[in-house]
This record gives sequence, structure tokens and C-alpha cells, in this order.
Amino acid sequence: MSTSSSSLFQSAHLHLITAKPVGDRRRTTHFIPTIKASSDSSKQTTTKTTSTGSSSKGCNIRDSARLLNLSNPQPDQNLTAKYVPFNAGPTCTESYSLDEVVYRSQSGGLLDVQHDMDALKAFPGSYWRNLFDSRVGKTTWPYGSGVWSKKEWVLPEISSDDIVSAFEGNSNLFWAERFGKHFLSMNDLWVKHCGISHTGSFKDLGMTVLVSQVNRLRKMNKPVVGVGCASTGDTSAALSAYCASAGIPSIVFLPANKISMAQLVQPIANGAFVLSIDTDFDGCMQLIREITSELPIYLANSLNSLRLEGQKTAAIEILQQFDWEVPDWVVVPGGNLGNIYAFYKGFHMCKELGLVDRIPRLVCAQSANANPLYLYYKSGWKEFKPIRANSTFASAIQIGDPVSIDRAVYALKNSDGIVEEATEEELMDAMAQADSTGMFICPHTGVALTALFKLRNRGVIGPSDRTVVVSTAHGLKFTQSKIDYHSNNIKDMACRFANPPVSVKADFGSVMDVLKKYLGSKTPNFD
Ligand SMILES: Cc1ncc(COP(=O)(O)O)c(C=O)c1O
Ligand SMILES: N[C@@H](CCOP(=O)(O)O)C(=O)O
Repeated sequence: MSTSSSSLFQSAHLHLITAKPVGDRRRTTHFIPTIKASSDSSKQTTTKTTSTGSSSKGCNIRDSARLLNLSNPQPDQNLTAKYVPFNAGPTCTESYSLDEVVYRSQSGGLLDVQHDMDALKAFPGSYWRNLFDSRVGKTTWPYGSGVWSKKEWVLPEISSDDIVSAFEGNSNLFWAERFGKHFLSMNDLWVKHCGISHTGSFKDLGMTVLVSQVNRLRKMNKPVVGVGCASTGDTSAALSAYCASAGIPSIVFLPANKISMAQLVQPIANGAFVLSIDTDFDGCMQLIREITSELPIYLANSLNSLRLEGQKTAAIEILQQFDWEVPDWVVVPGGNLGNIYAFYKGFHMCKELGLVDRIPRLVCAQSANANPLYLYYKSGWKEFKPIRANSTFASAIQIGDPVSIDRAVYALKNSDGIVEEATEEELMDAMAQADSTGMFICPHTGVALTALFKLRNRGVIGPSDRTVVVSTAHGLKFTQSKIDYHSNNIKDMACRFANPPVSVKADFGSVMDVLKKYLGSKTPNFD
């Protein structure tokens, strides 16, 4: 892929603007209620707290939460969770405490976090719906987070004091009205913008959980000196940010020259120990697995099933945002394949616990240059063969040997799922088309939209099917791919929707000429 800036864009000048003070934010007039302890802890009185989180009595939101918990116990008191071998039969007795450092089962298989479903079922579905709904849009610690607002289903036993959160989640579910109508003849198409997040990708959802648990382990004096991951850019950004926030060392293994500048600078800025390694993601993944089995470095990739407990909350959030109505389809771009299972798990838990009565059909979308799951699916799930992934604009999913392959297959089989793929041209065109309707998506979301185009064209997805496309990262992390596309600077690609700037002389007549031509090409009823 070309990484050089096009001359088209070199004419753009950056102007340094001196920021003007916008007023003393500490004097904000927005108030939130917090609980003040009295000598009788059953009596609660509220005191005003500013939106900075500190009350007029000097109580911060962690303190307030502690007091709130004392006087008003939350329903997580008798709930538990543990690691079990993934998809083990009912006779399996192997299990591990979440306070153990373990990533694999005895047989070398994947693990899963298993919640005490009987204890959760003691509360009806309506109870959970109301509880989760009551926490949205607040700053109460830790429930202001879209992940921790579902704490009872995530890590019920962790103390709120140990949680490391940036109030991630609660990302917007965008009605893609014009894109749906104009390009797909769809009227109920939605984009879940998981990339509009603290570090710009959905990885924050899982990382808050993993780093919180590490924080707890370190307080328990468990031998965890640092936390490490292999990454195509987003996992490392999230890991380094959450670790920096908690004062925990982070170590990231990045494939040299294979991630975007915006992604690379994130762990650097957050003070991670960054190793740029002359291999691809799969090579980095292999190395971090070996290293974490030798050194007291905790593994932060999604091989570690804790991550998926946070990521699954995006599925619950989608249902919540639709007022607990279930969409027909959810399309997710796949790489290491943890996220597709996380979505399945979130939807499935909601069904099992009576919040909804069905789950959506899942579609996993891969880049054709990194498509081991697609090939497996096309073989009728006969034989899985890891591949060497080729370079793709969807660089965060350039993965040939996904660690969560078994989880993904389980999720797809149990949701009547489908796997699709996108060529480089297809994904870049889809991204440009989406951007032309007001979005600014990443290439991975372009992969997911391509899958949607294909399924619509084949009539698998109907015009009024309620469909959610999961946008996994912020487009601003991938501007170089957009620059190359709109500069018509990609070898063997027509860049059909490129919109390069027009150079024009600095005189009235020339500007009038180009504008008249432009306006003449537009019909008033374009849409
Ligand atoms: C932006 C982005 N989209 C999609 C994915 C795929 O997620 P998963 O690895 O869980 O399949 C990743 C990471 O792999 C990613 O960083
Ligand atoms: N896209 C990921 C790849 C690693 O996935 P993970 O979910 O197993 O951490 C990244 O951003 O590094």
C-alpha cells in the first residue's frame, strides 16, 4: 500500500490557532446527585456534585460510589463468574478462578468466562432491562461506563474501587438513512459506531475489563509486573491508555510498518514499551504467547477471555438502544475473531436471561487478503487452514491465524450466521460511499459494508430488514488510506468515488467557472 502523502494534499496548510480560554470549567452549573453518609447509614441525603465529579464536600465519584454501595447494595453481591474450557460438555468439571493467571484449558483449548446463570436468573428479564436502562447517561461510578453499567454480567466480583474506566461504551447507534436508501434501498440500516470511543476503537470495551482485573491482581500481590499484547494497532492503543491511567507498565509487540501512524503514536504517547518487530501480526502473536508464558507479563489479547466480557456489552447496548427490540442482522468485521463471539455471547445472554426472545443473525466480514474464516466457511466448515495474510487497507484485520477461530465458528453456527469477504477495491469503494453520506468510517467498516452490499444484492438481506453494521474503529486512524483513494493514487484501483480537490486560479472568473460547472452537474432532486 502506498503510504506517501499525495501532492494533492500537500497544498493544504496547517494554521496554528492559539486556544482561547473558554471559562473555568470547575465552575460548571451542571449538577449530579451523590449520596452522603450520615451516622445512620440507612438514611441517605444527597449533596450537589459538579460535573467534574467532585462534590462541594470534597467527595469524588469513587468515594460516592463506595458510600452508595454501603447504603444501597447493588445486585452483584451474590453473583460469581469463573473460567471454564470453551464449549465444554456438561460433564466437564475443569474451572479456574478469575484471579488465576490462565489463558488455556488443560487440553490447550480456549477458555470462556462462565457466569452463575442460575443466580442471574433469580432476577427477571424486566429487572435487568430496567437496571441497565437506569444507568445510562449518568456519571455514577462505575456505571457511567457502557461496560460497567452491566457490571453484574461482566465481572460481578470486582470491587468498584479496582475498576479502571474511561466511561467507554454508550457509543452512538447511527441511523444510516441516506446510505441505506441511496445505495442499498434499505430503510432500517444502522451503524453502531464502536470506534467513537476513548482510544478510537471497540477495544476499549474489553480493555477496561482486562486492566481492571490486572489492577485487582496487583493489589492482591499476584506476580503481574506488566501487561503485554501483540497488535495490529487498536489493541495496543487501548492497552497502553488503560495501563497508563492505572500506572501499570504496558508492553506492545507491533508488526513493523504494518500499522497506521495514528495507531503507532498512541502507545508511544501513552508511555508503553513498544517493540516494532520485523514480522506480521501472527508472528507477533506467537511471540507474545511465548513471552507471557516465561515472564510475569499478563496477556491482553483476546485469547484472554476476560476481554470478551467487555466487548459483549456492545451487543447488549444495541438491544437497549432499540428499546429491547432485536435487529434482524448484525454485521461485524473479523480478524482475530474474538469480537464476533463477543457479540454472540452478549445477544445470547440477553435471550437466556429473558430480556429478549431471539437473537439476530450474525455476519462476519473479512478482507479477501486475510480471509481464513471465509475459506473455512466456504469449505462447509470442513477444514480450517491458517493462511499468510496479505497486505490490506483494512490493516487491523490482516490476520491469517486467528486465535478465536473456534469461538467464531460457534457463534456463526448458533446464529444461523454467514461469512463474506471484500476485495481491496470493494472495501475502499464502500468506505468512500459511506463517507459521501456523512460518515467517516475505517476500512474495516468498509469490509462490513461490502458484505452487506453482497447480501443485499443476493436478496439474503431484505429491504426492510433491521440491520446493524458494527463500525469498529474511528476513520481518523486511517486517513492515509482515504488520502490515497481520493488522490487516485492506488495501483490497479479505479477509485470510482474519489473526490479530489480542484485546483483553481485565484481570480473571480476562474472560481465562477468551476462553480457553475459543478452546480450544473447537480440536479436539485439528487436524493
Ligand atoms: C478496527 C478493527 N476492526 C475489526 C477487528 C477485528 O476484531 P476481531 O479481532 O475481534 O475479529 C479489529 C481487530 O482485530 C480491529 O482493530
Ligand atoms: N485488531 C487487533 C488484533 C488483535 O486482536 P485481539 O482482539 O486479539 O487483541 C489489534 O488491534 O491489535
